[in-house]
Amino acid sequence: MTVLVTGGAGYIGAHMALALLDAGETVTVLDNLVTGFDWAVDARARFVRGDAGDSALTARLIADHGVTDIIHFAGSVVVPESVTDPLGYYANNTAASRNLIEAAHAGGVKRFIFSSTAAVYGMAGDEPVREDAPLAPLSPYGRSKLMTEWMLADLAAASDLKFGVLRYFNVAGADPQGRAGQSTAKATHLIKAACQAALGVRERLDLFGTDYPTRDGTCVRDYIHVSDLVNAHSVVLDHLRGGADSVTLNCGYGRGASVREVIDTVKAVSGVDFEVRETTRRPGDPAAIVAGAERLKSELGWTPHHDDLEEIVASAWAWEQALRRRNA
Ligand SMILES: NC(=O)c1ccc[n+]([C@@H]2O[C@H](COP(=O)([O-])OP(=O)(O)OC[C@H]3O[C@@H](n4cnc5c(N)ncnc54)[C@H](O)[C@@H]3O)[C@@H](O)[C@H]2O)c1
Ligand SMILES: O=c1ccn([C@@H]2O[C@H](COP(=O)(O)OP(=O)(O)O[C@H]3O[C@H](CO)[C@H](O)[C@H](O)[C@H]3O)[C@@H](O)[C@H]2O)c(=O)[nH]1
Repeated sequence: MTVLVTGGAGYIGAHMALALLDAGETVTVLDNLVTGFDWAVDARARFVRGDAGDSALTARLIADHGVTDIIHFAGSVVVPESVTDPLGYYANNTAASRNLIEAAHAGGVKRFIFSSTAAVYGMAGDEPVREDAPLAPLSPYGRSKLMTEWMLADLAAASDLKFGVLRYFNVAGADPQGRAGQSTAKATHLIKAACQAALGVRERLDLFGTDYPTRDGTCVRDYIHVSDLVNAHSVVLDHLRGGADSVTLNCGYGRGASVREVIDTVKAVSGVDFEVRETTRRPGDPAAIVAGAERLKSELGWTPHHDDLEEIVASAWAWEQALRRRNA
């Protein structure tokens, strides 16, 4: 039994590969290194450099490596970029996924876990968003992911493939043992950007919008520690291996932090009072989005272990410092 982890040289995929290897699984990582790094792939995994949308390659891998399960992280992840390059996002997130799903089906793969996103929901209200909320993505990124959700659901209805669709909220933090973290040079994510500002890697942090209808005027997000997120995948994999039905689940903690709260936490953890420039809203940002995350806990028994903003930030800060030493 081999688990194929696509995008396993990237931020979340590298953490997933570590968790699977730690649990004694056999892992093959497939990544084309557009945003990932070969050094991020643990030596215990088999690494194949290539494209997840390359049907001939994935068919060969599935057969030769005895792939029984696929966890599909490979994709393009920057929401504003999807607005300027929609076809690129439909190619890499939708068309490439279609090819991979087809190869999985043809190759007899039994389980397919897919990285989806809170962006499938669009504008949320004040309440936590449950999985049965209306799906109305605001960006090509969200739509490119939602179409892949639909492909999986349609194929599962017509075959014995089981899927786990996990809709991530805001993923942050790094491996508590310091073995992995977010390494993308031009990352746009708040916690990473704030850590870079604290370290002097970027001049300052821009705060996008202070006039939102939230408790302090800045956007509220549900930040989930990458290790808890990865554990959710392991729980879903066990669930599907046990013969249970396909699932679509939110991954978050069910409570939010504002941008100001995050900035204050990064300043407190790092001890650096970096410059924050308050600027206009970033197009497409919902004021608040928090996961209704009960199903993952109550139906699958997932228990978060790092549900603490300070711990998330501290692990991200430790990784950012290690990254600077690596790049020095
Ligand atoms: N980071 C978040 O907050 C977040 C939130 C919601 C969903 N997601 C989803 O999680 C997944 C992983 O995101 P991440 O933050 O680790 O991003 P990342 O950019 O660090 O990782 C993506 C990896 O996939 C690889 N890749 C991209 N296209 C590929 C292709 N066609 N073939 C093979 N490899 C390819 C990249 O080289 C990279 O290593 C993505 O699908 C993303 O949409 C992330
Ligand atoms: O330098 C920055 C970066 C971010 N922000 C703010 O911080 C909040 C969080 O922004 P991120 O870019 O960290 O995260 P998003 O909420 O935009 O995006 C997250 O949710 C999206 C779906 O809504 C996608 O799934 C995406 O991959 C995921 O990181 C937003 O209000 C944003 O405006 C800043 O003020 N300054």
